[in-house]
Formats: sequence, structure tokens, C-alpha cells
Amino acid sequence: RNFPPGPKWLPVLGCAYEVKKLRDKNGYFYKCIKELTKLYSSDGHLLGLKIGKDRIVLVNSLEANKEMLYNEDIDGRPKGIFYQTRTWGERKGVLVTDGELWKEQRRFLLKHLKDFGFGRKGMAQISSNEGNFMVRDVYNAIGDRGSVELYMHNFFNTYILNTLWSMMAGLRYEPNDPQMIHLQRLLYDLFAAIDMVGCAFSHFPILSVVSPSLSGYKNFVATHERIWKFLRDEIARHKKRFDPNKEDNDFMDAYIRALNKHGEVNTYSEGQLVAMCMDMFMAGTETTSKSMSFGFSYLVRDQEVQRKAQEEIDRVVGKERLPNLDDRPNMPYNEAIVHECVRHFMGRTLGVPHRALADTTLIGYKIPRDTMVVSNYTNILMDDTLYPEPYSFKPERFLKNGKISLPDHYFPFGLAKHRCLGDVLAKCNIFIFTTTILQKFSVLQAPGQPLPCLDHVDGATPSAAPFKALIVPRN
Ligand code: HEM
Repeated sequence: RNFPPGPKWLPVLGCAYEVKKLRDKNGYFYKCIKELTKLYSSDGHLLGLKIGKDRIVLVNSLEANKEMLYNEDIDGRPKGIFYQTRTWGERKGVLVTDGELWKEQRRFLLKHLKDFGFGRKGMAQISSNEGNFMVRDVYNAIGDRGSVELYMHNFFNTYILNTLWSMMAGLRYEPNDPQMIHLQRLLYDLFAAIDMVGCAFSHFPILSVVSPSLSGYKNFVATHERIWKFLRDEIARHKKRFDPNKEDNDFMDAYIRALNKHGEVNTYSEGQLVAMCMDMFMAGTETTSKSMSFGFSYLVRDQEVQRKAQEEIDRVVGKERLPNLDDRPNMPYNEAIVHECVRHFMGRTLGVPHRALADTTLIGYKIPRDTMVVSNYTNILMDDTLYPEPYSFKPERFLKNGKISLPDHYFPFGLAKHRCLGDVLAKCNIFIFTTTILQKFSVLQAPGQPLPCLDHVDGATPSAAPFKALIVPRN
């Protein structure tokens, strides 16, 4: 009683059939949520669903989202086959865990990542170095031809991964590294096949046994097995060359030192290290590169935005040196582009699911313990009363009197205890990579190709539809 309004629940299925029907009709999960909210919720704040075994509440309004994110009774993360299969049946990592393990490990992760530059000058330097490699690679691709056509929806992936991986594992990869191309392809397909609230086998776990291929379970496990192997191999290499008398080179070293010193005590274990690396690999790269995929699809479509960004870059940085993070305070237009990229990405998806740790209430509705509670960012970041013409790319919406001004309703990285821990890196990378590319090149519609399409690829993390752009040196 007093559960948030939504479609009727049938035995076993819940309202899975109605959700599937509307999803197929609309093409996108967010459109399906919008239609269901309109049909069933008179105040629009919340939508209550039951899909198979999962009781799910989608949090639509700004008011309800703020209340939810600050409610400590909703600070859990979901349990179940989907979340635990990621980490070989156990609850590990920092992305979808809660309680003492999450608290202790999140603290350790942040403390030690800082030793390797995270959130500090070193991080900006790492990002600038990757910007340098990126420019080198584009010039190489152009050769003596004067211009080159490149796929832009995934162009930044490896450079973004490198900024994080150099702090996590002391490594960087070349964009044509076959293992990296393969891993990124696996991740892209995986994220397109699932939603933030799960997938067929998580709502109906029996499907993982009776129909492992069709339900996506087999693919889910196979992708994770490859990622585990990639990470375990790297951890093994780190362990082999670990020297207790030498300074740690990266986060893996710091964790191995802690394990060597104290053993697998409390929440510390080698499995936890693998899980944390996987979480960072997934949460840290897909999100930023897909934000940039949206940004560049709009920059190709709207040359006036590109022109204004380049005018500011030329005025503040000039042409001799590459942009760096110290330039950001003097480049509000380009900083506003960063926020607009992130808005377009998060505005097409849901937050990382929370779970009610106890019976509680939200906007006066009852939320029973173990309900999955998920922020509907589309509703906030694409609300035309908060962001007029929400599907246009308008950096100006984050500027006031020529300075950055972020409204209270802009929180694409979440709020409170589970707030994203990588926002500083994400914003640093988007700023450095966008300004570095636009300083050196113009990014134009490729001849014979349509303008980048605004329909995106749906999934747990949405992506701009694949598109090519023509890259022309500005000098
Ligand atoms: C544009 C880029 C990004 C966006 C939009 C984004 C957004 C978010 C959001 C909305 C959450 C969930 C907050 C909640 O549950 O209430 C989150 C959590 C998280 N993000 Fe990000 N993120 C981005 C980049 C990154 C990066 C670069 C990293 C790693 C360096 C990262 C690591 C994490 C982790 C570990 C969590 C879980 C935090 C926790 O539960 O304690 N994210 N992010």
C-alpha cells in the first residue's frame, strides 16, 4: 500500500510485459518511463515498477531526487545475480557495493589515487600528455593529405582510459593496441545490451539457467571473464616485480603493499583489488568518452559553437602551446562546453541504482526495504523548464555575465555519499581533449556523410550514434 504508482503487477512477471511493450514501441527506455509516468502517476514524482523479482522505483522530479539522494536509508546498492556475477558471485568493488566494505575501500582508493596525481596537478599533466599523443596521432593520420575522416564517437576512448590507467596501473596504451580495441568493443556491446536497472536474466534469474544465451547471461559472463583476466594478469605482473623498498608507482602497487603488510584482513583482498580496477575501468572510461561522443556530434552539427570555442582558445592560449588545466578559469565558454557534454550524456540515462536499506518514505510514498531506487536523470537534465530547448547544444546556458554559473539543479555526478568519485578527472579530460583538438583542427561534416544523427544508442550508458567527421588542420 502507498507504493509509488505504476502499472498493475501480474504474478511472476510483475509489469514486465507492459514495460517491454512500451519500450519496443518507443525505442528508448527513457521514453517508456516517460509514457508510463504520464499514464499512472498524477504528480509525476515517482514511478513504481515490478519487473520479475525486482521492485524498482524511478525517481523523476528534481524535488524527489534531492530527497532520495540525501536519504541515508536509500544509500544501499542493489544485490542479486546481475551485480554479483560482475564479481564472481561476491559483493566486491566500489561501484555497486555499500556498508563497511564500500566505505573502507572507497576511502583507500581515493587516498591512494591522490598519491599518483588524482585530483591534483599530476592528473592535469597526465591529461595534457595524452592530449599531446592525440594531436600526434591525428597529424599522423592526416599525413600529407591535408585532412582525414575519422570516427569520432569512439575517438577519445583510449586516451581517456590512459589517464586513469596510468594512475591505477602505471600504463598507457596506443589507440591501435589490439587488446584494448577488443576490450573496448566488448564493453561497448555490453553497455548497449543492458539497462541501469538490469536486464532479462537479472529480473528473471531462472533464465540464466534455462536460456543463458538468449537472456544475455552467457555474454555477460564471457565479457567479464575477459576483463577479469586482463586485470588479474596485470596484477600478477605488478606482484612479480613488487619491491617493498622501492616507492609505489601506481595504485596497484599501493594495494599490493597493503596486502603484503596486513594480509587479506577486513575488507581487503586481491579479489577486491580486481573488482575495484574493473569498476574504475567501466565507470571511468565509458562515461567520459560517451559524453565526448555527444559533444562532438553537436560540434559537427553546430559550427557556430565550434567557432566560438576556437575564438576563445586562440585568444587565451594562442597557437604556440597546447591548452592546459590552468587555462580553464580564463576559458568559461570551453568550460561550459564540458558541462553541456556531460548534460547531454547523463540526460539520456539513469543514475547508478540505489537500494533501500530499510523501510522508508520518499515524497510521502512508501519505499519498502530492498526496493531498487533509481534517479531518472533524463527528467532533470532534459526538462525544458530547467533547460530550454534541452536537446540543443547551448554552452551559454551555463554562463552568466561571461562567467560559469551552475544552477542547483545541475548535478549529473549525483549528490551526497555516493556522489561520483571521478568527476574531477572526467571534467579535466573533457576540457583538455576538446580544447586541444579544437585548437589544432576543425571538425567538420564528412563529405558524402549525413550530419551526426541525434538518435543515440540506448543502454546502461548511452552513446552518440557512430559518425565520421572530417578533420582539417587549422593552420
Ligand atoms: C562524464 C563522466 C561521468 C559521469 C556523468 C558520472 C556520473 C556518475 C553518477 C551519476 C554516479 C552515481 C551517483 C549515485 O549513485 O548517486 C557515479 C558514481 C561513480 N562514478 Fe562516476 N561519472 C563519470 C565519470 C567517472 C570517472 C572518470 C570515474 C573514475 C575515475 C567514475 C567513478 C565512479 C564511481 C567509482 C562511482 C560509484 C561511487 C560510489 O558509489 O561511491 N565516474 N558517477
